[in-house]
Amino acid sequence: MTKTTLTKAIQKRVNEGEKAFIPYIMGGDGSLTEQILFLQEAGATAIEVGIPFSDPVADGPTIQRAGERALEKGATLRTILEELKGIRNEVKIPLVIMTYINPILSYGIDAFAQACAKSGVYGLIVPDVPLEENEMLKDAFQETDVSLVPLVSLTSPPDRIEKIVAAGEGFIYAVTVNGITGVRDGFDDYLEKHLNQLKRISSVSVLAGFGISTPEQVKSLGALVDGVIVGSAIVEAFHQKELEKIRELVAASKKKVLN
Ligand SMILES: O=P(O)(O)OC[C@@H](O)[C@@H](O)c1c[nH]c2ccccc12
Repeated sequence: MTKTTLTKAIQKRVNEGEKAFIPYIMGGDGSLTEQILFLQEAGATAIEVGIPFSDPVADGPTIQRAGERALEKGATLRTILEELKGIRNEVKIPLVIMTYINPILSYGIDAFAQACAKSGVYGLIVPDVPLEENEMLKDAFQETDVSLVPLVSLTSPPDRIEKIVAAGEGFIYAVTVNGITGVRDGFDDYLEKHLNQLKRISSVSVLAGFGISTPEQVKSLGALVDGVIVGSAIVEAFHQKELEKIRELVAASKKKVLN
């Protein structure tokens, strides 16, 4: 099956002269339904929904704390998928699940693929499954419209980057920093060249994520690629109930602000 929904949603936004904006939220840290509907209304292109996990190796402190709160409230992959299924008809933008591989394995890969297809999920990011071990996910998701979105790190050697990008679906998640998620002041000088290179070789859109937390960074990083992913700043703003901050971040990806 050609995986199109996620690709098209991003492409549509880019064709309108805007940048794609994908906020990350932690499923079960506050009301998932309310957060999704708020972000949709604010103008998000798609939403990355994180599944809380006990050993989140790539998560920085903000996302880790959000995960702990969600786990305390009893959120699991199962409860989150159920909730997404329940709001499926209200959600008009694609959802992307970001989870470590363990919760998928305990759910059962095939059952998970079916549940995603029924719950408005059009993309999947699994940070702890390297390209070489991706076959099992590929098989399970083959007949679905769920894109397997790859992460490309700053330090991957060029031949590896080429392989990851060639296998990429939906969009390429270009990680902008070395290390874990979280707010950063600045970016490496090398980043611009790295992003240009990814844009050159990728047939799907390239989005930059990690360390982006201000409207200025949304604009400056967005200008180099097709869009941005913002996690910690969104998670923290929902936690602090600073909804205006979230609106400003989304608005920074829009044309009116870019001009
Ligand atoms: O929080 P940041 O620095 O804005 O980065 C996005 C990130 O949180 C989100 O995409 C994410 C959360 N956990 C992850 C684990 C791996 C890759 C990506 C993620």
